[in-house]
Amino acid sequence: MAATQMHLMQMLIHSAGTHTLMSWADPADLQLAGLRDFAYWQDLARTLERGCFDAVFFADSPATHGVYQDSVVPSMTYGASWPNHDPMPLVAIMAAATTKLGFGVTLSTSGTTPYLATRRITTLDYLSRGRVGWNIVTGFSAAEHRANGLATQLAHDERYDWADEFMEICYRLWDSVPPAAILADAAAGRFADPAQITPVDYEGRYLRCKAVAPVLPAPSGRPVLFQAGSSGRGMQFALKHAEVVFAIQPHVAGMKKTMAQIRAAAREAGQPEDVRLLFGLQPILGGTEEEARRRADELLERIPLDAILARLSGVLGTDLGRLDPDAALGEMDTQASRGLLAATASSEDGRAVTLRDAARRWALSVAIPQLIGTPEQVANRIEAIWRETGCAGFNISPTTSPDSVRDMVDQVVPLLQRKGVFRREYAGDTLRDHLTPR
Ligand SMILES: Cc1cc2nc3c(=O)[nH]c(=O)nc-3n(C[C@H](O)[C@H](O)[C@H](O)COP(=O)(O)O)c2cc1C
Repeated sequence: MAATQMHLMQMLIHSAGTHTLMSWADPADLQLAGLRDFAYWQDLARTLERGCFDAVFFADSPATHGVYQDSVVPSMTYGASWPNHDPMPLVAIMAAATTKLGFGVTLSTSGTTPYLATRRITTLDYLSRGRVGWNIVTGFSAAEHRANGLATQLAHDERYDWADEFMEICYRLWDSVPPAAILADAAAGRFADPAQITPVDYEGRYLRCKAVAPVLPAPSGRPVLFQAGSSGRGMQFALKHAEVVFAIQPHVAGMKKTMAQIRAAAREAGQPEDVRLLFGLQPILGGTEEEARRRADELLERIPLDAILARLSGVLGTDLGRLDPDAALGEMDTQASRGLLAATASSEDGRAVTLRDAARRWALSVAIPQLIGTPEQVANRIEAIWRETGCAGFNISPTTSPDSVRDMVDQVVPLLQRKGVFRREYAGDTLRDHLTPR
């Protein structure tokens, strides 16, 4: 049965900019100054809660891309995927200013251990009373491995085998302390009942863990799990672990194809076909369509090709400066992000996508499609895409911040609410209540 309302999440990055390269250089943007200001992030959180967003989603690349020109210099020169501040503390800061807004935070299974991951994420989930989710990524970036002193980066599919073991340990840790084991019995002087606690003793092909859970069970038992791998192996992993799947497709035909693929994969795995999937969208608003287009052009003109190639080369794991700008991307393979390569190289009409086309797609929005127009045009388009694709909703990518976030909340959300396709108030308190209502 088709859902009656869509879900909306807001993509943010704990960096100088948003997904829009050089956003920090725009006079409207306040995020660079906000990097040392709790109030900036707390205001953003309150704005999104006012707009009844399901959650903020913090994307994260923990290390600086150095694939383009075999150097981190272009990334650092333009602030492209650098600096890489930790999103975890922001979740605590933003949760403290809100009571309903959820948070999805990215943490790579390559840069930490399952024990430390569950400790950090569940602590936030506990503190926020069940408002935290985890976007599980496997670490496509060689820079992340080098930064953590890891000798080798596993090949693409093997990273998912590693992550399967990682998740198995996390599940055991989450399940090891049932709520009833916490007695907090002051009269008897007993905090917990060890008889109800199951210590974890796991020894796998890649990972080991011998421990009891380091944290008390959060209200929702375990955090909401998100995943965004869209290669064949990535989708398999997503279906096994994720409650909500993220995807990026640069056009509606690609979104429909992704929905068909993930439903077929779910069928094959003997799971229900109604997978909750959110696609990225980037609204660019104006009082008139012309004004919105001028704004998009203004943002794009500021972005040097070197900044785009620094980020895109990192994500595709290949120095794109060595390619002919008019070469078709379709022939490439990668050990980095296969899903994002396939999305970037796909066109609506079957025409070959060149590196030059891809650079344009990536400059403002990491290949997320733009909706450029008046609030009415954008709201109509969001509804149409939602209905046409059958997706669960959207991950909204800002351009400059906080103005584009505020404009979405104040100008587009009310129109979606009037159409009856987006909530006017939260029905529950936890992230799971918002995203997967029973
Ligand atoms: C919407 C979206 C957001 C993503 N965010 C991150 C991120 O924050 N950090 C990261 O390392 N990878 C991120 N990725 C990459 C994927 O999670 C995945 O690791 C990558 O696409 C490789 O998997 P695949 O080849 O199976 O697609 C994101 C992908 C998508 C579609």
